[in-house]
Amino acid sequence: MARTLCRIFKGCQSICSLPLMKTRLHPSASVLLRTVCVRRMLTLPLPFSPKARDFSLPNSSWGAEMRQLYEHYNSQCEEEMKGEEKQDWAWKRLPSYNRSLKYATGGVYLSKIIQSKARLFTRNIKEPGAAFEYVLFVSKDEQKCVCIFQAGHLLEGPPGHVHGGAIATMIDTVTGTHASVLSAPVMTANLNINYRRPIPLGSTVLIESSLNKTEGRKVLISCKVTSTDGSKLHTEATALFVAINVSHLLGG
Ligand SMILES: CCCCCCCCCC(=O)SCCNC(=O)CCNC(=O)[C@H](O)C(C)(C)COP(=O)(O)OP(=O)(O)OC[C@H]1O[C@@H](n2cnc3c(N)ncnc32)[C@H](O)[C@@H]1OP(=O)(O)O
Repeated sequence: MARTLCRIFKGCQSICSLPLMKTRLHPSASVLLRTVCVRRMLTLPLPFSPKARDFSLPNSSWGAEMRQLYEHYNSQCEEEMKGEEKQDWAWKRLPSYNRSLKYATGGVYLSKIIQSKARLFTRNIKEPGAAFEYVLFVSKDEQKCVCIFQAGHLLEGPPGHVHGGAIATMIDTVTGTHASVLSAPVMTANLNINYRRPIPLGSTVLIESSLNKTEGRKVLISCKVTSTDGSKLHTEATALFVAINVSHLLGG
């Protein structure tokens, strides 16, 4: 990662240094060269998106169940007036950016280059609804986190059903996000999963994460995946996260 960052940085430096080149070009040729380079840069895909996009807002691929549940939790996110007293929200929606690190606890202090290189792969699929459609809400006291997840056709494992690795990805993402809300940036140290019932492709399920305990740098979380009415248990898991210093990711 450090090498990649270095390469990007050097690339940016060489582009930025164009105006300073001690070439023997005529000034107008130099301006032309810079214009061509800038135009080419604009047409080439940038190494990262210039603007963060929140992927946890409704889009056209969301089915009725996903929308209803979203409305249900989202309506509890706003402050309510009960009598004369102002009630705090019960849930908070967590925005989900493809640039994830900036929004993690402490991430705002990282350099912009590191922030913009950090991408959660579940948010890198361009076609809406094709893979991981989800939104996360965290409870006011942060003991619980709930995720509404709609599994798209690219996640097929057993015919017509969601791949176990994709389910594990979602469990890791939900419990990991929950742990980092509770703590600092974390990494998964241990993840135990019991698959109880297959999840039909295209269906919407609830992924609920609960804090078991924190012990120093360790955060222990349990998780279950159920049908939206809670009647079917699809998957159960426990996870251990360990809070890390960001230098751990840079080989420090
Ligand atoms: C907004 C952002 C949202 C992000 C959501 C997405 C989440 C996705 C998360 C991931 O997928 S992370 C990628 C998969 N995980 C890894 O690659 C982690 C690889 N492992 C490591 O880097 C290190 O082993 C680890 C950071 C987990 C721990 O190393 P440390 O050197 O920091 O800690 P140490 O080994 O001293 O252990 C600290 C404590 O944890 C305990 N521990 C560590 N690994 C354990 C383990 N596997 N099982 C049980 N206990 C474990 C260890 O015994 C000790 O307990 P005590 O404090 O009680 O002595």
